[in-house]
Amino acid sequence: NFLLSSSVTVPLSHLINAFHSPKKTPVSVSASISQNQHRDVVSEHEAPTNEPVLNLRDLGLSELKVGQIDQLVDSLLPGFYKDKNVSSHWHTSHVSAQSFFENKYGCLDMFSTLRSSCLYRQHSRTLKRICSDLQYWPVFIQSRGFKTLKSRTRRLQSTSERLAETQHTAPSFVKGFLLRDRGSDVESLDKLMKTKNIPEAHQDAFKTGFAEGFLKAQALTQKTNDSLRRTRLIVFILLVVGIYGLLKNPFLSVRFRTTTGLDSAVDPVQMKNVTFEHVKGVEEAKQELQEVVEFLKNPQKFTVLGGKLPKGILLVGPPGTGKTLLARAVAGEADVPFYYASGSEFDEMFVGVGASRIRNLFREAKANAPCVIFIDELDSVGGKRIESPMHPYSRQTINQLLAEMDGFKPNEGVIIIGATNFPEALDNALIRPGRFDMQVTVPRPDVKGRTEILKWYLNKIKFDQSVDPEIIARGTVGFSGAELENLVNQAALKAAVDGKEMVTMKELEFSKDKILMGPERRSVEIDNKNKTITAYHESGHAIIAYYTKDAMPINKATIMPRGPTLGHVSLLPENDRWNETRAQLLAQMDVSMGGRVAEELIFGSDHITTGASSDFDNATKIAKRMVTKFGMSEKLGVMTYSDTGKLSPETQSAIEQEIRILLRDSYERAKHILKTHAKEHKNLAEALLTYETLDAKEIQIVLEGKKLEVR
Ligand SMILES: Nc1ncnc2c1ncn2[C@@H]1O[C@H](COP(=O)(O)OP(=O)(O)OP(=O)(O)O)[C@@H](O)[C@H]1O
Ligand SMILES: [Zn+2]
Repeated sequence: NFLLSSSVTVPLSHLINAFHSPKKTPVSVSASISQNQHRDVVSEHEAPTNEPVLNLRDLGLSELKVGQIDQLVDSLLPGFYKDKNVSSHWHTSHVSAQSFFENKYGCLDMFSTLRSSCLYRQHSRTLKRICSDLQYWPVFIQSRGFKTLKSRTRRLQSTSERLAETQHTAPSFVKGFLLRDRGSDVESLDKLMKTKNIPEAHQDAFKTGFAEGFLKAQALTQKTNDSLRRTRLIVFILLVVGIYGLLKNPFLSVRFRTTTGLDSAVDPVQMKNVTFEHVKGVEEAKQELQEVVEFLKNPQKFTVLGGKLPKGILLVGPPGTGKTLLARAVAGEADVPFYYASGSEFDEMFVGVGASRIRNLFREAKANAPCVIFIDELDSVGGKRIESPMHPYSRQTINQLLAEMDGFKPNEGVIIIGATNFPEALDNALIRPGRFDMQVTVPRPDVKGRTEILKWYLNKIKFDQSVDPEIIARGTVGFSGAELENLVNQAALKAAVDGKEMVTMKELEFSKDKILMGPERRSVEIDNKNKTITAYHESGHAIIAYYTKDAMPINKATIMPRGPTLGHVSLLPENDRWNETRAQLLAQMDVSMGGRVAEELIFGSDHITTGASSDFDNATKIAKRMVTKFGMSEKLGVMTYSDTGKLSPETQSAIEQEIRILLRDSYERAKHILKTHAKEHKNLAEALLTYETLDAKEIQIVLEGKKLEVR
């Protein structure tokens, strides 16, 4: 018997006859359809063991197709489905138009019902065999496929529905496109099967396979599209956040906007907290700028009087002397917006960006007048216009600047302050009247200015009362404000590293030497012999300085190697020497000779070292300036020689002769002093070997023959 549904069994012979009957006439069978035959369910594993082993082939059913089951059931049991309205899977599935969807996957249910029926228990092995045979039935493939196809069907249907729907709603050109598109697919599949002459029996499987492949590809594309969409969304969000951050961050936003030209006008910075009080040691410059502050505070006052203030003020001075600080102080004193721009920002590689930035900057400044526009490194914008075919556009930026400066009246309340370290590099058009026609020099501070700047920065840190800023100031000739600020800062760091409570002279001296000569090379192990030579060499310099009337006073002597030097003697000018006398120049030469002379006297001429090379450079430079610049040679008179290379050989040799005489005399003078003070020389050298570094006071104590107290 062959079970058709939970309560219908059909003899197998009828099934086989029906399958093999030449015409599909319905064969009435007395199927034992018992209404109330209850299904006694036994657990599957108790199946009897003596059932015959049958398979489809034996039953002559191997050719049975899933698609034929319907007809078979109809022919075996006409009306089976109709009046029994058996809720069979055969009726419920709504197949799509595709042929392989015609089959319903009822076999799956059929088999599960089969397994739970009494018949299964009697012939479970047989039926299992049939089931396993049937496993390969296309219906199983389809059912497996169907199950997944079901979801796929749904998707396909949804796609096909969507397609169908768009075909109704889409405009004709889309419709044509879609149809044209589908036509080619459908045609290609059928055509493919024809060209491949796929046998009828496998066409369903082929189509399933094709569908699977298509759906997999579609799913993949879907997945890729989804992840692509997600990535794009994330990148977009990051971009928005990034730009927002850039525009929000004051420093970055200014840089970002000025460099990208997005909005070249930089945000004005209120300089309330910077006044002239913050700028030390440049009194003259401050006075000259005072009237600019008055104008900015009250431009009308000047217009009434008819006075014309300069539009552009040029601050000229070496780096770090306070030009930027002064400009900020002007804006701070007048309490007006301060626009900062650096000349280098205007010159971008993109043509025209510089000019547009200048336009935007001036437009914004005029809108916020009275205000200060500060252009740092003006020479990098207004550098001499390069009239070369290589730089056809370099003039654009500077021409724009000139045009803008001409574009507004002097009393509009906008003051442009430019700063440069190289005024000679500026284009003349920039510094003619009506442009940067007021020039303020901001020089390096003198010893008084240096003392003020040191006091200003020392007040910002904790320092010992023994600290004398003037001493430091005298030992820092030529230091700029920035270098002095750095010196104080380094001293504070050194004190912190040494675990000190406050900064003492020692730290200040240490950081001064570090700035002057480079960091101490403590790690360098100098053997005793070399240390002794260095000690006598440096004390040779010190002795000459001490016993030569016009020499600068000694500040300190050390045999601690710093930078390239093994030792050093630093001298303190009483104050900045605006002019030096012949005697002072000769004294400086003698001090420089002291090192080599000491080596020769103490160790003999065979043991002199190379350590004196920088001393001789120094002495030669002084001698050369005396002969070629300062007219201090009797023989050559007051003629100056700027470029000795272009002179006649006679003149050159005469100059060299004079220089040689000066150096020789200086050497002899130094030798004389050291011979005279040999004892002091020896004491000082031994004290240096003991203490390594001696300051002015300690040197004096030793040279006076007193005992140094132990440190
Ligand atoms: N005269 C001064 N008084 C007080 N501080 C100073 C002085 N000069 C320089 N400084 C300090 O040095 C720092 C740098 O100075 P600033 O930038 O104004 O010099 P600058 O002349 O503009 O340098 P550059 O020409 O390189 O731009 C300032 O922030 C300030 O702390
Ligand atoms: Zn020396």
